[in-house]
Amino acid sequence: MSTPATRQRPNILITGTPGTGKSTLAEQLADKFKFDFIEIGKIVKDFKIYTAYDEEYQSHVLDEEKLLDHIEDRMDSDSGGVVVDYHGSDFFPERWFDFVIVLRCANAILFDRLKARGYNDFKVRENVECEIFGSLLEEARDAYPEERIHELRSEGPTDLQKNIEKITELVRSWKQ
Ligand SMILES: Nc1ncnc2c1ncn2[C@@H]1O[C@H](COP(=O)(O)OP(=O)(O)O)[C@@H](O)[C@H]1O
Repeated sequence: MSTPATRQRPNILITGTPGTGKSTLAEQLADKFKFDFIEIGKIVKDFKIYTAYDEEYQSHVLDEEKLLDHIEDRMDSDSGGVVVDYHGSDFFPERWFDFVIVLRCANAILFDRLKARGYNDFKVRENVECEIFGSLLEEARDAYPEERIHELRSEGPTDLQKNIEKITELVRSWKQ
């Protein structure tokens, strides 16, 4: 079983409302640090790790237990060095993550990104409301110690660069 005390490299969770830029950031971080990138949404689809399809949300309902079983060996490895991207955080074991990055985005920008993705009106509204209420930040705060959580703005290219720099600094100074 791996914990922050036993890990050789940090594990990073990138969370936030769909459309805030998680996979964009996670992919670049994994590339820069030569970490493994675990894109939960893709794994769920590729390995059919869901219980049903929700017509209204136009998305699959995640089978959380099955997903945890699927990634457990990698996440519990003391080599660490994993970037995980998911719009949820509280069902993962707390010990798995050294940094929990919560991306935030202005409503109008998020609205445009989700529309461009072809989401229906219901799904756009649900997600924009989720962002307005700060639901993913609250979820992270309920599940992880405050010092592991970093709330970062993700609205434009400058933010992306700043966020990469900020996380690079966190990774560099980890355990020092
Ligand atoms: N910092 C950013 N500045 C501008 N556009 C961004 C930024 N981050 C993400 N995007 C764009 O927003 C959209 C959603 O990003 P994505 O990474 O797929 O979000 P998520 O993984 O959170 O659903 C994509 O079109 C992406 O190119």
